Amino acid sequence: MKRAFILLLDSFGLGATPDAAKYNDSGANTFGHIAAWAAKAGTPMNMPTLEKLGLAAAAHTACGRWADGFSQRDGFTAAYGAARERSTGKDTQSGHWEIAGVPVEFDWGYFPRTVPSFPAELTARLRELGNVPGFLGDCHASGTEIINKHGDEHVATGKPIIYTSADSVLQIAAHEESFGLERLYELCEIAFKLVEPYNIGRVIARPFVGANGKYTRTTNRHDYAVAPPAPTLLDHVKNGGGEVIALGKISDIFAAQGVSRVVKGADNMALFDALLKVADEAGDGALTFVNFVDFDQAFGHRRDVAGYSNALHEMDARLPEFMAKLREGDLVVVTADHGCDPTWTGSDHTREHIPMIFFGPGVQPRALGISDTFSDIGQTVAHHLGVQPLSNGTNLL
Ligand SMILES: O=P(O)(O)O[C@H]1O[C@H](CO)[C@@H](O)[C@H]1O
Ligand SMILES: [Mn+2]
Ligand SMILES: [Mn+2]
Repeated sequence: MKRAFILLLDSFGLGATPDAAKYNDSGANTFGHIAAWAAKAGTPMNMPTLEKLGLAAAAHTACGRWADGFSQRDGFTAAYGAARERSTGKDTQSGHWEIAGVPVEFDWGYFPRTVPSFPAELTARLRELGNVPGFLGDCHASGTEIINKHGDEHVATGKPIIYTSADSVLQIAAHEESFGLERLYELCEIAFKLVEPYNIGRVIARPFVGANGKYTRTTNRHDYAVAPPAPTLLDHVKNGGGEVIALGKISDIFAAQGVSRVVKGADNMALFDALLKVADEAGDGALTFVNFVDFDQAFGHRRDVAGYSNALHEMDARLPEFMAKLREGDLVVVTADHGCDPTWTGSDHTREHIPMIFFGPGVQPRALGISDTFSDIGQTVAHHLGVQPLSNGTNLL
């Protein structure tokens, strides 16, 4: 019996890649800077499970220095290493698709850092087709800040808040009650069609609630994403007869292509509970792919170092529950899709190495070094499950 699990810690980078300067990210280090912050605060990080697997050693491989508070130098229980991205984007879709064997060789479209950021003809058309009185925002912004800045005016006028980031994305925020959730989704569907000529990867609905200058986002986020340009690991597994179980936002990221079953969870720990259940149920040939989004959405973009550190500790503390459920023939990889250094300027992702930590009953612990594409992960999983090889990547085990 063969099964595979990809546990993706969204944005958990291990240090800047050689091409990071192009992204103004030289020196960024999500893990390293969180560990340094914790040590300086007098509460060094302590993640015994991930450390034992080889996380700190993988980070050392990636950035050439040991993260503060981590002392294990040998005796690891996983095959560990790091990987650099071939795709030009440091966004979630590029990272996930490349892991699944499809690096993004074309350039995504991006909206400029001007105000307004969106082309006038695009917003005019969206206003008309969406039947709204206009828009607020129309700039690069942090999603949690912009709803508090414009929330009152949005509720008063019914004008949705539109914004973007360094990702190829158009986001629309609107009040769940005063504007209406279904109406927001409909507006996003219209926008998704309209952004096609601009080569935009995603339109994201960002519903929120609250009143009088105090607004918070709800869990009803919905992504409208373009499909991967070629078959991915998910398609290979599904076509080979294995079940592809997508937890969290995985199905959205792949536009549901190659997905057999979708399991949602409100936050990292709810997703972890779902993962434990799936680990009991998944059958021979199954691929379980989970995205733990809080690292990125709730802490990385928010530049919340303490929150990111807590989330990592929570994950580390619960990993043994998952490991206890592994069977002969199971392969697990812990990885990420890009960085989002919470000590960095701005609120965007950072161009970094990602971890590749392979473990399971049949995995020989060893150092894997640095891969020059995330696709080595997908190819290794494809090889393990015995499905058709991917067009990119090398089997590492
Ligand atoms: O600031 P928020 O709305 O969380 O936006 C973040 O979430 C989007 C999708 O991951 C990215 O474009 C990023 O900027
Ligand atoms: Mn991501
Ligand atoms: Mn993000």
